[in-house]
Amino acid sequence: MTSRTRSEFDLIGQVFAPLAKTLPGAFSLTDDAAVLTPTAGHDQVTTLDAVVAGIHFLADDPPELVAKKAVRVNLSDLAAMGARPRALFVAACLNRDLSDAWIDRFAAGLGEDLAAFDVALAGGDTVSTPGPTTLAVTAVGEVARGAALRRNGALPGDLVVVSGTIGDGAFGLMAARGELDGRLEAAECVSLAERYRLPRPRCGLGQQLVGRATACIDVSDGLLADLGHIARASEARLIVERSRLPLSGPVRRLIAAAGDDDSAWAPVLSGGDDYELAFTLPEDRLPALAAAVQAEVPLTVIGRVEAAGAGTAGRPGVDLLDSGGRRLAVHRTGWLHREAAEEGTPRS
Ligand SMILES: Nc1ncnc2c1ncn2[C@@H]1O[C@H](COP(=O)(O)OP(=O)(O)O)[C@@H](O)[C@H]1O
Ligand SMILES: Cc1ncc(C[n+]2csc(CCOP(=O)(O)OP(=O)(O)O)c2C)c(N)n1
Ligand SMILES: [Mg+2]
Ligand SMILES: [Mg+2]
Ligand SMILES: [Mg+2]
Repeated sequence: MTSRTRSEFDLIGQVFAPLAKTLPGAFSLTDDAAVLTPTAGHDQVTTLDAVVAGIHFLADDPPELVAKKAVRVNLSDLAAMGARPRALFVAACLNRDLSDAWIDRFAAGLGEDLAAFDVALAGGDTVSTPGPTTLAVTAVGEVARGAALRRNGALPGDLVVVSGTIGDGAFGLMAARGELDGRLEAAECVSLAERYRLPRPRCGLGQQLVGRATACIDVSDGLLADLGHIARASEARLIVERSRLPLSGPVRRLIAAAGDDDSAWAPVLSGGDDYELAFTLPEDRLPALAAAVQAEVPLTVIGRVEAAGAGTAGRPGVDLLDSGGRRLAVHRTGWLHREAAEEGTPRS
């Protein structure tokens, strides 16, 4: 039974319109659409990702963090293209049983991230649904004309680099579900769960990669799946050493405690929810890049690009090597949305 007192138009006028005041072209959400004026000499970069309760976030996650996750997964895609975020459109498909308080907290979280990332709410849609709450966010950014990062430019000899640490998101989901209780200190469970609930899009890094990276992607589905997208788009092989992957302390300990075997590594390699950037670039460009972003995020070289014909399999893809240089079998590369009964099953 619904505990909601406000209509669609109450929500737009009272809850969302105050968040749109920084953008004159949003017309305080009183018109049919927003008018955006691109900066001269720039291309507009536009992306859309939806997050769904039970699929991308937990239904009882704090509403402030649900809003921030919906925003941040999209800012992560802008970062992967090298774009500076400018405006967001938010389609809020709210389960009809959500309370007024839930929506107020959602809007508060949205407002905090609009300010934190200096981005304007430009418009959206508000609907009520009997289904799971779904937030579909369109993010608009811009990049110098012709300079957007792509997935398709990796060249033999380039380094393969990732930002931050990998695996905290997937282990963080387990922590959020209470599955790591007893395997880690309580405080570590809390901090990993926060990594799952609150991605840190690498906006500054993405912009610093413009003119430097030859290919870039954000790691949402799983490291191996997303590197595979670069490999196929670039028609190259990416040779990645598992021992070089940057891990947080808790993740390192969890893997060691689980026997350091293939199944222990699976959340790092294919778990997803990392929202770090993975990119390729010529080696001589790395020092200046690392210096430019050192205050924001560490960078780790995890491998090298080879010509597609040169790898073991002789076609575009990713080779994962152990510390002895042997090729590891890969059973799963990342998340795959599927039809009905299989929906949300991990890719195998
Ligand atoms: N239903 C759709 N209609 C049109 N384009 C889509 C649709 N779904 C995905 N895309 C596009 O396909 C590309 C890959 O999508 P996706 O794998 O979801 O990217 P990402 O992981 O970066 O969010 C993106 O350019 C996205 O805009
Ligand atoms: C409750 C819950 N279960 C499972 C996951 C794992 N998961 C769901 S979708 C997904 C991949 C990322 O989502 P997707 O819609 O594919 O985003 P995109 O790659 O388009 O950015 C992952 C790792 C999760 N984040 N939350
Ligand atoms: Mg997507
Ligand atoms: Mg995405
Ligand atoms: Mg992406």
